[in-house]
Amino acid sequence: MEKMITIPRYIVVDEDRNAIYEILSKLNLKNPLVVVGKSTKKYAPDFEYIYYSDINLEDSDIKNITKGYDSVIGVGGGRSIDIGKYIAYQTGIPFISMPTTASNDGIASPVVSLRQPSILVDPPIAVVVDLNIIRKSPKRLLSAGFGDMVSNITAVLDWKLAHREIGEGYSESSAIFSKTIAEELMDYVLRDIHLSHYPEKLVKALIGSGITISIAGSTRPASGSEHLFSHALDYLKKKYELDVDSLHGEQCGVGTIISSYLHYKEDNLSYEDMENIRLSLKRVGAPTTGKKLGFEEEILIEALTIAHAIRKRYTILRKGISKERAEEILKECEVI
Ligand SMILES: NC(=O)C1=CN([C@@H]2O[C@H](COP(=O)(O)OP(=O)(O)OC[C@H]3O[C@@H](n4cnc5c(N)ncnc54)[C@H](OP(=O)(O)O)[C@@H]3O)[C@@H](O)[C@H]2O)C=CC1
Ligand SMILES: O=C(CO)COP(=O)(O)O
Ligand SMILES: [Zn+2]
Repeated sequence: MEKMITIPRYIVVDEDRNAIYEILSKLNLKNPLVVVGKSTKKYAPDFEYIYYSDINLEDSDIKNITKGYDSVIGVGGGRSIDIGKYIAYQTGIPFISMPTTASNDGIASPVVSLRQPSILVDPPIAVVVDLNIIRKSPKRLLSAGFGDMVSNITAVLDWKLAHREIGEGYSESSAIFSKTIAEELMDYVLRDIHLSHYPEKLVKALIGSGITISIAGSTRPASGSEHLFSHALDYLKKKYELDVDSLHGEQCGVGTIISSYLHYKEDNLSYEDMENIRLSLKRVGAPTTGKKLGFEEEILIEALTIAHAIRKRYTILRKGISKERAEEILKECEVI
């Protein structure tokens, strides 16, 4: 079927540590394998588990890992969920997402983003969020999650631009959904000085972002030029073996400052909206400069010059930016 949209069947965002057991019984799943990291093992439900660091993704018989299990539960940040989602997909069994923080929109998405380009798989059959765990998770992770959420604003602008300039397919419903949840969260961050409901609003927005990807059948509503910049940084981290531990959402946040400046210069975004993006990132404590992200200027300049070529995706970067122009842009939007 061409346009079948698959989204999670159950989504629980609550303060109930036992929700996972109820969901498993509703789905008649009895023997899950839990994929977890070393810091998040303490949050795992009481089933057999494997550390994602012990999984060799290149392993041709990855199916052996899940032999005898009827499902996979990913417990943790983006990597646990990505790897759990991936091995469940490889073996054709259901995946349940149990995020322990809200650091990116892989929580409910049909995407595995372990390398570029990311691949579309099945979304989790269920998403089970214990808000008590999210609220206690490291602030830095919750700031990164905002970066991956606000990135939807420039992602949708890039998608519209691609539709206008090269006739790329465009889903109005998922674009409006994506833009609206990102702007709603940004407005909340700018409005509520105490950010008392931030973790809950963030995790719900990130779940929504994953659903917009399912509706579009692509990461277009959540990934544009700002993600290309983040993926370029990931590429350069590997190429130069840089010792920088920046998170995906943090990189996307700085990427969004750059992309929103480029869209402002082409009248696709107001000056006020561009400044609200920077201000809201600052309010949640996310990095807003390359230095705070941990990169030297020349790496940031190189990332912006190669970003357009990271994958086949038309954005406001178009066919690429020269080194000189990249340096000018990064200075003009105060990233360097
Ligand atoms: N599928 C998709 O759509 C997307 C997927 N991704 C994936 O996400 C990854 C990045 O995810 P991200 O979360 O930023 O980074 P990580 O998954 O590397 O998580 C960062 C660290 O936070 C720890 N952590 C998570 N929750 C808690 C908690 N409650 N308390 C204490 N520590 C905690 C993790 O622990 P531990 O060591 O136990 O894991 C890990 O050490 C990317 O590498 C990519 O694989 C990114 C974007 C989109
Ligand atoms: O990070 C993502 C969405 O937030 C996945 O997007 P990509 O398609 O750019 O990997
Ligand atoms: Zn992302």
